[in-house]
Amino acid sequence: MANSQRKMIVFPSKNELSEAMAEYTANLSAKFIKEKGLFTVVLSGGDLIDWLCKLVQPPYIDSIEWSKWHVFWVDERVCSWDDPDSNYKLAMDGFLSKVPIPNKNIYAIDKNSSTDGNAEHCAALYEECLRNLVKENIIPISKKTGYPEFDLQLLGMGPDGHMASLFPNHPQINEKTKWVTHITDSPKPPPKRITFTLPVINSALYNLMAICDASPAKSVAEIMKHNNASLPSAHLSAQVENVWYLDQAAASML
Ligand SMILES: O=C(O)[C@H](O)[C@@H](O)[C@H](O)[C@H](O)COP(=O)(O)O
Repeated sequence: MANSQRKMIVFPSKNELSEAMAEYTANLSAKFIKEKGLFTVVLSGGDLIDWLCKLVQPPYIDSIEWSKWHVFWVDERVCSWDDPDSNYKLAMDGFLSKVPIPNKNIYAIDKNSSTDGNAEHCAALYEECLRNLVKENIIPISKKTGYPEFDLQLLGMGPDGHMASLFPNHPQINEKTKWVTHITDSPKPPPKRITFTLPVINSALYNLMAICDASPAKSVAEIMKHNNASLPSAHLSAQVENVWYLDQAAASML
C-alpha cells in the first residue's frame, strides 16, 4: 500500500522553502549513498529549478557526493536540448552544470527524437532507458508496486492542479501499463511533452511537492481541504513520504 498521507509544511517565504528543500535533498542523498552507493533524483521543470539554487551553494555544494547522483526528469518538453522550453536546458543552466555529476548519469530526453518533435517515440525511448537501468541495477523495481522505484522526486504543481505533465481532463493520468507516456495537446505550452505515469510517480520512495505563489492557492485548497480527485496532484502519494512544501501565498486559501 502506498503511503498517501500528505505531510504539509508552510514556510514564511520562498527563501526558507528553498533552504528546507536543499536540506531535505542533501539528507536523502547522504542516506541513500551510504545505504546503496547511489542516489536517484527525479526533477521537474518550472520554478522548482530556481528554488534548488541553495544546493549549489555552501554547505551543500561541497558536502553532497555528486558523482553518485543519477538524474531524471518526471516530465520533459519535446523540443531540442537548446530550446528555451527544454526542462533539460533549464536544469543544466541553473543547477546541473554547476556540480560534478558525471554526464553519463544525467538521463535527458533523446536528443534527436526530441529535436524531430516525435513525442510518442521520445516517451518510448525514455521508458527503454529506464528499463535498461533496471537491468543495470541502477533503478530497482518496487516490491510493493512493480514499477520503477526512484529515491526522490522533486515536483511542482501548476495553478490548474497538474503535476508532471498529467493535466486535468486528459487521459494520461489513467495510464497504468506504460512507465512513460506522451501528450500532444498540453494546455500548458509547449503542447508536446513526455511524462512519467502516475504509478511510476507514486512508486518513488520520497516525493517532495514544492509550491509557491498565489496562483496555485485555489488548487492547493481544493486538494488539502476537499481532496478534489479531478486535480492530478491530489493523486500524489509515495512509498515512504509524501511531503508538500508551501510558501505563505500558496497556502493562503487553506
Ligand atoms: O514541464 C513542466 O511544465 C513542469 O515540469 C511542470 O510539471 C511543473 O512542475 C509545473 O507545471 C509547475 O510549474 P511552474 O513552477 O512553472 O508553475
